[in-house]
Amino acid sequence: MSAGLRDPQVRRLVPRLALLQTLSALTEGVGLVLLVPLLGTLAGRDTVAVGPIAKAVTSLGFDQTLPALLALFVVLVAARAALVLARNRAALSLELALIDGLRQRAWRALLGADWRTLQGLRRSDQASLLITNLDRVGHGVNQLLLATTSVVTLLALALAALAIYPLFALGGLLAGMLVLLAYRRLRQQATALGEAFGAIWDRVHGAIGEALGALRSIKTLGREAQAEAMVMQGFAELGAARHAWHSSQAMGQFLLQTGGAAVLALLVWLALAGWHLPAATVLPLIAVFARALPLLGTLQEAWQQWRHAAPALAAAEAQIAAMDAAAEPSAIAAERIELARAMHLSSVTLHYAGQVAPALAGVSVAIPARQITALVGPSGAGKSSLADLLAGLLVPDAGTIAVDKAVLDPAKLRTWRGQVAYIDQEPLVLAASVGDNLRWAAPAADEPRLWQALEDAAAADFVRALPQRLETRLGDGGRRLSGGERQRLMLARALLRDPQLLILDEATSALDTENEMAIAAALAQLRGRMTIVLIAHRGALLDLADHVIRLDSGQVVDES
Ligand SMILES: Nc1ncnc2c1ncn2[C@@H]1O[C@H](COP(=O)(O)OP(=O)(O)OP(=O)(O)O)[C@@H](O)[C@H]1O
Repeated sequence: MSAGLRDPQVRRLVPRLALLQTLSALTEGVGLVLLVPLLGTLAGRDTVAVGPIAKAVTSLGFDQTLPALLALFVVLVAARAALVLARNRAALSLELALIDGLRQRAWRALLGADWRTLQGLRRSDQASLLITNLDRVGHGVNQLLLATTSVVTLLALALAALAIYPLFALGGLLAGMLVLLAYRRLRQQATALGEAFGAIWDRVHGAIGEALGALRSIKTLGREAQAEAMVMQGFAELGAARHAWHSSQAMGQFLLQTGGAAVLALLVWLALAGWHLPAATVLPLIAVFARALPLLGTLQEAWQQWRHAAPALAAAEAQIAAMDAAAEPSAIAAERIELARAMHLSSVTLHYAGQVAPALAGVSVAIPARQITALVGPSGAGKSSLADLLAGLLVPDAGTIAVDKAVLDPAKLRTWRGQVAYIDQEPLVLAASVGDNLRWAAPAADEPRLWQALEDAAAADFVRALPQRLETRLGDGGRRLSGGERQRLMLARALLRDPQLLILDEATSALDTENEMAIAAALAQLRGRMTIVLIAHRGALLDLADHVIRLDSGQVVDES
């Protein structure tokens, strides 16, 4: 959050908010002090006990007549209302600027992290961070800003009470401080509840993400009731945590109201029976106290709320720091890396954290340029890991990968990735038009280029048959298209990048023979234009390969 304070917008908003808070608090204090001569005038008696206030009012050019005092009172209330409105707007802008800054930092850190780290992440944890956690922080920040307002207003009220009758004011201040101290346990409880709340939200996001990702399996396995129970269990825990939290807040308010009433009764009794103050002095003091009490309640509640939200901020900062620590080095001058002869892997070892055996162990192999190479082998053999290394997504733990003679060190990865296109089983299809989906890879591409890519990917025919051709919107996840059409569209998008290396990781494994044949025919046309690496188990795609590398248990067991 401290990083957010360096944001220019935040820096502009903080002093403005501080000024508005101070002014609105002062108008409140002055308004209450004004009650003294007002009540004195109403009672039709001289306000001897509050001579200085009466003098101050008169010196401002106001008669102590009832209409003049009432008019002044209304003007002050109106001024205060206008200031409060401006202050609320400034507070909201500041909250949004801080939270947007944090959200942007979190998102950037996530996108900038290396692939190995991103692979190990639970998507739901990130969704939880970017949505729920940061919303909770926003709520906490809002409460904190409100609390600073309450502090300033309480100070103004304290000054007003001191001006009216110091002893009464000191008694009230002492009681207020004791109340805030007495609430320490509730605030500690708020932190613990906030931590529990975060953990439950993570579980709820996890359960929902899992269920949404597996709707087909849930339906076909007939596990609707279990899926419902899984998600509802999370919401039940959330409900219980909310209940505990609101009870704790309500208890705080109950204690404050009760304690406040007792202190007020004591002070009024002292004022009337002990210090023999006139009603015209005691009534404004009661008004000050009555105004201060809910503010003290707001302050206590805001403090509690902030303690409840603080674990969400700590979790967000920890996640951002972890992502920052895993940041990829920024690309060196983006010089094109030429793949004219071959990619060479020399004694490459890749070991995922938490796994006993390495995914790849001492792999040395060459991928000839402008040919089609197939990676085959049983499940878990290391094919996708090898493809990720070729794509510049991963760096090996040992050994080297070279494009012709250029060794791919971490600083070259981004540049190399810019020359690679990768299609897997579940590529990203945007809920946008066909044209927008294609332009995502090449924003500057004109229409003839889009159609050429569609032709090369055997996708032009079905796009022509769509009601609005390139302008046809695809709906969420490309639902409007069949699996085969989607993959051909993805191939067209990949080709728009004019890649030196095209990787297809089981891109056709979910397709029927006809669709697979269409993609195979398109790839056959691309032979010689770019280097193609396929992971395929069978069928038309495998038949295309000029060169087959067989992997097993992380090692190359055959090449042909
Ligand atoms: N992100 C990861 N974290 C930990 N282990 C991983 C990760 N990705 C892969 N592995 C492990 O590395 C090994 C090789 O996996 P890889 O996905 O490369 O194999 P594959 O040949 O592509 O398998 P499949 O054909 O089933 O996709 C496996 O034992 C797998 O469990």
